Amino acid sequence: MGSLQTSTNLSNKSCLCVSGRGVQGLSVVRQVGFSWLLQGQRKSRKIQSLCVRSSFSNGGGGSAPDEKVSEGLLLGAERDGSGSVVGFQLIPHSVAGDATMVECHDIEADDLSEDAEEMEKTPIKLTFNIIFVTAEAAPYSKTGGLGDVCGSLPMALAARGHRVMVVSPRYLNGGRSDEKYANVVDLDVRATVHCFGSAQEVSFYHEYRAGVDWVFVDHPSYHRPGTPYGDIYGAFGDNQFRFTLLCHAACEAPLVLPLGGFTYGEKCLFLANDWHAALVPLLLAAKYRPYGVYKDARSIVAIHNIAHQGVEPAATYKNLGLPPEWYASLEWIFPTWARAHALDTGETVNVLKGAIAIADRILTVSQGYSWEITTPEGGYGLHELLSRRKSVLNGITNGIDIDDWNPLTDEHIAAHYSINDLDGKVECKTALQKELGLPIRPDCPLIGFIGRLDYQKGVDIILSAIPELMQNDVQFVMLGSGEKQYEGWMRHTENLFKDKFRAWVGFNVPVSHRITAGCDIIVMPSRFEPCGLNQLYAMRYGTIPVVHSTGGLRDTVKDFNPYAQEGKGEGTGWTFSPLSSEKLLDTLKVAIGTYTEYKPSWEGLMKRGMERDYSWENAAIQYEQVFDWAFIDPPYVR
Ligand SMILES: Nc1ncnc2c1ncn2[C@@H]1O[C@H](COP(=O)(O)OP(=O)(O)O[C@H]2O[C@H](CO)[C@@H](O)[C@H](O)[C@H]2O)[C@@H](O)[C@H]1O
Repeated sequence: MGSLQTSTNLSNKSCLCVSGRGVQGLSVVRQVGFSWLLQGQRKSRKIQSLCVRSSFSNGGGGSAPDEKVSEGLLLGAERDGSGSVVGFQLIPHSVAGDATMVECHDIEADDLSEDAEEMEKTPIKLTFNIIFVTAEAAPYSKTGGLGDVCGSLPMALAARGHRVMVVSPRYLNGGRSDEKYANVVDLDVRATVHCFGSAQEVSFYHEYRAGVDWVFVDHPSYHRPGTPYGDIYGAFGDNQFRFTLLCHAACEAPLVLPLGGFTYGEKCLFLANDWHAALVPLLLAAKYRPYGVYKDARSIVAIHNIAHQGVEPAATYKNLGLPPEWYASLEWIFPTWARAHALDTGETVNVLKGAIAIADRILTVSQGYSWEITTPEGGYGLHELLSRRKSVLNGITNGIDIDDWNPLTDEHIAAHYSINDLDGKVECKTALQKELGLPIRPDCPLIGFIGRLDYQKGVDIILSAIPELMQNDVQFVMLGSGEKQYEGWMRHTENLFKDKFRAWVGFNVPVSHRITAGCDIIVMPSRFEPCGLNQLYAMRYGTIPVVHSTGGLRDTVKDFNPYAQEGKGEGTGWTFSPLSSEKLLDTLKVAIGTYTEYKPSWEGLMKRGMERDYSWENAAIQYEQVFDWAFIDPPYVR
């Protein structure tokens, strides 16, 4: 697996070599992006004269040393109503011969060498048309970390000059959450999707916010009570249908939606998040490219959680809208031991597997997890396939929305504070104790947990540790929803330890902010954690994470060492391994001891966590590197 370089200059140099003869190896240039690139540095006459050498003509973005400049692509100038150049568009060679479409001026040799020198010195950045496809995007829809990431990473990329569209369903459940779509408008564009033996009409809604085109696919199957995935009776039985629709619609969106007057067009990069969007790379390769559409697009599958793969009976393959000959890409046969009964042949289709096999690149949300999924323990059956595609697999640690999660401005918390003035944190703690009906005791260590109540999050480990933990002078608050057995256990435990334990069963974002701010310790005994966001939120709020040493938790929490840095200490929390309630208890006891007896050390822990950079900026730069790589190579499946 290649390691990521975070230097944009370096990455640009490696993928884009500019000379007086043109731009070599250029894969795709977004209109506005290229004008930004040249902004203020080049005379318009010279801009219009740029010739681009590219191997688009032979179907890919790889450099072709022998190609002559005259055979390459041209940048056609686009003008606004007043005639000013607003951007440039690559004109394929076939069209470039048409003199009416291309402005190509004579350039003197001196001008060129002057230009070449100038451009060699100038950091050059490619910008892309990026289409996020996701089942959830905060604030419109969120059941977990996927919503957070797809709600904030697009804005970070847009701020860096990319044109970004996020495509997700327009969920309406008749409740207050419908208000989140209050500002979206019907684009009055319809598309017909052929799948599940029928022709389904979807429509598109849109909001332009924070530089991003938020596009919502509308269909009656997205309008029902519950969460995006299910209701009180469990997961919806037609989720395969609902997300198949989403993927088809997302592939149409760049072609048919005139956003801001222009469609995104075919030369775009699809970022398909998790299994719900995993059909996208397959549709590009199987449905569009054979007809010459999306020849120059690329796809990346982003894995936020490999435990969910979109596996359904093999008989459903015909419903997906893929040609029959593509069946093998999705085919997935369960081992004998995992079959339900004697007549079960174990034959299924697995859309995430298909995407991993077909996408141009694969991303996970931390480097640790990108390794873990190539192991039998972490790959959930896909480790061999992922190992085979290791050369295009990378991990990029998630950032967080630092405006939404900012203890200095957070609208949900009782008092504001910062690294320079921590007083407000104690107020947040006492306010939380009051809100939850716990004894108001600023000195008592307050431990929190926020998350889905399921196997991944290690709720059973907490459950086993609680009786002994409650023997100590601590308070514990849990916010979560999920498996009924754990919800019941939380309520029962609250009854047993009325002065020490509080259960908040449900999903409540403001409460999650108040717990993050009010607690001293956040505990995350996750079995696996692709990245994990709560430990990042916690550290930003001066709340110390105690986490199982796995995936993104291991990557982001640095163990406390009081003796390092000439006694000043280092580290931002505690990691523990192996995963057991005993080990969790031992580690919590060390943390509690540090909290009660070593106040300066505790403050050091808090401040080191708070001063770290959690913004999306770093991650966005690394995403750009991966986008560059995606376009350097020809499409994996042509
Ligand atoms: N009851 C509740 N009330 C309010 N808010 C709640 C809540 N339960 C959870 N949340 C919130 O949902 C988010 C959960 O994010 P995580 O990253 O911890 O986990 P998740 O497993 O959903 O995400 C997957 O995708 C993300 C994003 O890539 C990875 O970080 C992660 O490891 C992977 O499992 C956090 O913002 C958390 O505060």
